[in-house]
Amino acid sequence: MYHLPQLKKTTQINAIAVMTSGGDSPGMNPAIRSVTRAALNQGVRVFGINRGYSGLIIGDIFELKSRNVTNIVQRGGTILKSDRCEAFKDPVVRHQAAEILKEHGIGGLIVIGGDGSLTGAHLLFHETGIPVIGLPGTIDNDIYGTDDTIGFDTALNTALEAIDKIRDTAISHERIFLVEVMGRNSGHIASQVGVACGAEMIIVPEIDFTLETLSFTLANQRAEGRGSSGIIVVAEGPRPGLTYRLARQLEIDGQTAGVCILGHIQRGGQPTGHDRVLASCLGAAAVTYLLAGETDIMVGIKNSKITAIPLLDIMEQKKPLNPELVQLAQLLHK
Ligand SMILES: Nc1ncnc2c1ncn2[C@@H]1O[C@H](COP(=O)(O)OP(=O)(O)OP(=O)(O)O)[C@@H](O)[C@H]1O
Ligand SMILES: O=P(O)(O)OC[C@H]1O[C@](O)(CO)[C@@H](O)[C@@H]1O
Ligand SMILES: [Mg+2]
Repeated sequence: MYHLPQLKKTTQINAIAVMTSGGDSPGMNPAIRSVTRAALNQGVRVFGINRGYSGLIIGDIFELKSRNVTNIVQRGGTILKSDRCEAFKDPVVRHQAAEILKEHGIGGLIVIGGDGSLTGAHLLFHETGIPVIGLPGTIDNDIYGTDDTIGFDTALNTALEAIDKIRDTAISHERIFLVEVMGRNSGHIASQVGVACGAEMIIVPEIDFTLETLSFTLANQRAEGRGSSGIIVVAEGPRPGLTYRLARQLEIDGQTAGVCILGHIQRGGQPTGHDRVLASCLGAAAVTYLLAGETDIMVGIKNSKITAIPLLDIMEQKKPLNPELVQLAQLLHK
C-alpha cells in the first residue's frame, strides 16, 4: 500500500485547476476524481480545463463540483477530454495561458499526462511562476523518475487479452504473428507484454536492429525446431509501418507471418484495480503537495513509495528500458 504524504496546507491557494493532456490513459478519470475531492475536502475550489492545453489557451474552463466526478472511478478515457496542442510550445502562448489562469483566480495547476505534457507544465511554471504539479498519466510508462504510470497496467492487460486470443489461432494454424503494440519512442509496453505473453521475440526502439538480422535470427530459431507457431511483439517505434516492413522482409527470406496492429484498443477500457488505486493515491498526493507550497514536481512511484520528482529531470532525462526483460523473454522461450 502506498503511504500518502503528511504535509500541512501552508499556502493561501483557494482554487486549483486540473487537466488531462497527451494520449488518454485508463485511470485519468479516477485521478481527476481524487484531485477534485481531495481539494474540495480542504475547502479549495476546483476548475476543470477541457482538452488539455488546447482548452487552457482559449479559456475552456469550468468549475468542478463533487457531483461532476460521481461514477467516474471505473470509466476509461477522460471526462475532461485530451488533446495534443502544438501552440503551447510557443512561450508567448504560455504567457497568455498564465493570464487566463490568473483571471479565474486559480493558484495552481495539476497536469495529468505523459512526458510531453509534463514538459509543458515545467515551462509554464518556469516562465510565469504558476505553481504546477504533474501526475504521470500515460500508457507508455516512459516517464523518467517513476516506476509506474497511470494507465500502464490496464494497457498491458488489454494487450495481453488480445494476444492470448491471437495465440490460439497461431497454434491452430501453426503460424507466426507479428503483434504491434504502442510505444512510439519506448519499448516499455512491448517488453512487459512480451514477457507476459511468452513471446518468441521482442522488438523495441531502444535496442538497435536491422530487418535482415531479425529475419535471420527468426529463421535460425525455426531451424532449431522451436515450435511451429509463435508471437513476436513489436513496439510501433518512431517510423510508422515497421511491423509491415518486417513481415515483408520475412517473406523475402521465405518465411510467412501474420500482422496484427493492436492500436488504440490499448488506450481504452475500464482501468484495472491497480490503476484506480494508483490514480486515487497520486491524485490526492498531488493536491497535498500543491497546497503545501510545492511546485515544478511530478508525483510518481519509486520503489513502491510515493515520491516527488523535479519536472526538470523528466524533461532532460529518458527513462531507461530494462533490457533484461527482452533477454528473459527469449530465454524463457527456449
Ligand atoms: N517541449 C514542449 N513545450 C511545451 N509544451 C509541450 C512540449 N512538449 C509537449 N508539450 C505539450 O504537451 C502535449 C502532449 O505532449 P505529447 O504529445 O508528447 O504527449 P504526452 O504528454 O507525452 O502523452 P503520451 O506520450 O502518453 O501520448 C503537446 O501537444 C503540447 O501541448
Ligand atoms: O494516435 P495518437 O493519439 O497520436 O497516439 C499515438 C501515441 O500515443 C501513445 O499511445 C501514448 O499515448 C504512444 O504510444 C503512441 O505512439
Ligand atoms: Mg509521451
